[in-house]
Amino acid sequence: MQPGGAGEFEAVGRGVVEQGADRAAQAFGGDGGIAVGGVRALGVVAQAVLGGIGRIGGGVEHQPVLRGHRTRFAALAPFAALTAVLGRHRHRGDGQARDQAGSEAGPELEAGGHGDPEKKGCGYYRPHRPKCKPFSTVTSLLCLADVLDPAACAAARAQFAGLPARDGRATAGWAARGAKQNQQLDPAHAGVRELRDRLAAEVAAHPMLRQFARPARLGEPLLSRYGVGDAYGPHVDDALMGEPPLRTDLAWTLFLSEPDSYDGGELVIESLEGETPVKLPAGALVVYDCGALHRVAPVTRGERLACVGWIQSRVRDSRQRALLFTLDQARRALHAREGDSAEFLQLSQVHSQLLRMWAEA
Ligand SMILES: O=C(O)CCC(=O)C(=O)O
Ligand SMILES: [Fe+2]
Repeated sequence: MQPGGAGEFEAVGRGVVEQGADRAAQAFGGDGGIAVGGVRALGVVAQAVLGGIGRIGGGVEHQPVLRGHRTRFAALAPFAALTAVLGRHRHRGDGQARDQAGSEAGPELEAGGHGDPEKKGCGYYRPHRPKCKPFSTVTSLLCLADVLDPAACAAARAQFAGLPARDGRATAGWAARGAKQNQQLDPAHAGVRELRDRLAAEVAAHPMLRQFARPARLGEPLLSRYGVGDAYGPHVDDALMGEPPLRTDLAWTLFLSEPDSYDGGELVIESLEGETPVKLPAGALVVYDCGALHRVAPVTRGERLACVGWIQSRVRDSRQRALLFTLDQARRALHAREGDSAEFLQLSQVHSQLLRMWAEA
């Protein structure tokens, strides 16, 4: 992300936004609004337009490749207005409150999610796609705000510092090797395996990740460190990893470093719509289609610690997965509003039949 770049998110859900986003805001250090890598991300009240309260912070922006320049999307006034009314957003880093969307670097966030409000991890957010219908949730990229809480992140970082690392090229496929420059913790060390498995268990248990990714198997994640000058150039991940081979349908990155502690280091994901640089608060995770070309931008200050992993999904096709997710979100929203209505039962029937058609057991 470059200073002044703008990203925007749209609201996609209701139901448990309050829960998910409140947790998210806690994870982000309070009131949600933060400055991330030079891009200011407002705390947002997704329920503003949907009838509830929620807010979430993060740093993702969207940059269409085809146009060859960064596109700044028009801000959504209702979000800004509500944010201002509630006086909730603030920006870590510069301490400057922004109460007006549409100002020079005022990206909007979306928050959403449905599920059991008693459970952790029901909120998510993703970049706004200007050409999509409002509130469409058909997406191949999802950000989860509250995978690790701040104390667990701090503990992971402290543990990280004392563990042995080695050249990251050792775990890259032959083609990606030339593009990769980072350090990875050595899984031969028991402490590394313990940390890795603990983080993997948190990711695997996250309810929204399960709804979105429908994991059949998770691979062993890598713990990576990018110091100044480190980067991972454009690459595709191996389609099959390990033995027995894991089919890498989805990839995820769990951010462990706070975004204001380093410059650069965005995970930049390409899709048909363009490039999406992702730099999230510590404890937040992005999960994306593994078929996407992606890279990690050079770190120019500080240190970026992350845990990255891969998922074999029960639903191999990302479009089918995205449709199932959208349908599932819609029926949960309907159920939250109306209970067991006839329409809820119809949607549930379609959802379960599609799952039967598309899922591998
Ligand atoms: O660190 C990241 O966010 C992603 C790294 C990556 O693309 C990889 O390890 O294959
Ligand atoms: Fe990768």
